Amino acid sequence: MSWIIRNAETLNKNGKLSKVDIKLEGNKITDIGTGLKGDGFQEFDAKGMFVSPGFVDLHVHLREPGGEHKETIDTGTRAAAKGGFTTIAAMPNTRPVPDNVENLQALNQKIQDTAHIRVLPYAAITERQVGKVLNDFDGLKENGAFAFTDDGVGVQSAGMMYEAMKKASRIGSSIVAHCEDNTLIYGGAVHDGTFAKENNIAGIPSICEAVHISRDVLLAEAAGAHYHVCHISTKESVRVVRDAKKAGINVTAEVTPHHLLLCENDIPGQDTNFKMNPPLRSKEDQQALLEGLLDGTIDFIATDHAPHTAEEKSEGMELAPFGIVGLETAFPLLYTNFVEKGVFTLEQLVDWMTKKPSEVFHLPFGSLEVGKVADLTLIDLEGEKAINPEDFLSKGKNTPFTNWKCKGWPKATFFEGSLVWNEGGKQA
Ligand SMILES: NC(=O)N[C@@H](CC(=O)O)C(=O)O
Ligand SMILES: [Zn+2]
Ligand SMILES: [Zn+2]
Repeated sequence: MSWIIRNAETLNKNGKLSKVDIKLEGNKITDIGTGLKGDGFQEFDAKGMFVSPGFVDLHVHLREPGGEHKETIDTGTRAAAKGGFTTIAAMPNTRPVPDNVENLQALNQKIQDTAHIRVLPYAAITERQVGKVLNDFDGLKENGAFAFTDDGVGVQSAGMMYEAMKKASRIGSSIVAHCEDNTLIYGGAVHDGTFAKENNIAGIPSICEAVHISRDVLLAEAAGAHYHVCHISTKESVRVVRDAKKAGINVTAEVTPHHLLLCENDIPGQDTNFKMNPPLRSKEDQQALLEGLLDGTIDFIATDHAPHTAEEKSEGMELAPFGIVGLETAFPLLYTNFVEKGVFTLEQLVDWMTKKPSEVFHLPFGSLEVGKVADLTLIDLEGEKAINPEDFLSKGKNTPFTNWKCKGWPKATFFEGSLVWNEGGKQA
């Protein structure tokens, strides 16, 4: 079906909003302008809605195969579309792990059959993600592996990481790293700081992450590889990435909305919806992450959407699994708490959720231009609504942001020219 989207508000070159019509034909944007003729087109009235390129989230746990009680490709991509996302990259800590061609092909088939938006599958770096045997990067890349990561766990051996980086570099792929040295976790469930002390819970120190990143930027330099840091969380990590970039090393980093919005002081008690890996760190760390994002040390935002069931999350702070959901709240939270307060601009936020991740991974998405794929999201920047996990399409209701009042709710999402999410949008 061909669409004409009428009177959407778009960001123009000087960062101001102005009205445009956008034509979508097949899977492409074919015209952008004012007063476009739309004979034979289905009309979508976007009056009062801001139009953004479809959001890109390169860190999502869809749980399928093996964790379908937490999320499926179907439910996770519906949640993503509702959150305004049109491209997501799926983490490989599933059962089985996409660590060989057969498993990856099976995953590709599931994605093709059940996903509502674009899903780029990560392949694992090592067999079963246990860090012992390097996977067949060539075969996996040929079968569509987006990049390589053992997310969920750090690659413990420097030698293994070096081999992985050399291999990735040779085939023009990237290493995406969960940075955690297992000898520095100390059985921690939260950050090794004031909350841990006050509640007598074992803490994960900041060095656990920063040590791994320090090691890896040197390995990346030696291997000539592109190395990307997942969910950066400490001020030391930001410093290491900043220095590595200055030294010309090909390192990039992502930060999550929750690490930008929360710190250990915000944990209201034994609420496991505030338990994630890496943990909410100190106020200083939170500030350093924002500074790192603003000065370009941190390249983009990713949610680390990590659904778990209420039952799993009810096991108490020490035993409950790490992780919180993020797809359906990322934009409204960041818009309301940073853009509306003047900390950064709408343009910056949109770039960190569209253009920047696309650029880092050479993806042809994340911009609204004639000839590009018609991935876009229409957002109500005015209407205010409180976050209610019961509204989520994700199976995971594990959010620390319940009852937070937000503006900036995505109302409709077009993926490859098709309307994949529409909340009361007016279709004339
Ligand atoms: N972030 C989390 O707290 N949990 C993730 C794993 C991960 O991202 O490391 C998960 O798979 O649940
Ligand atoms: Zn991780
Ligand atoms: Zn993750």
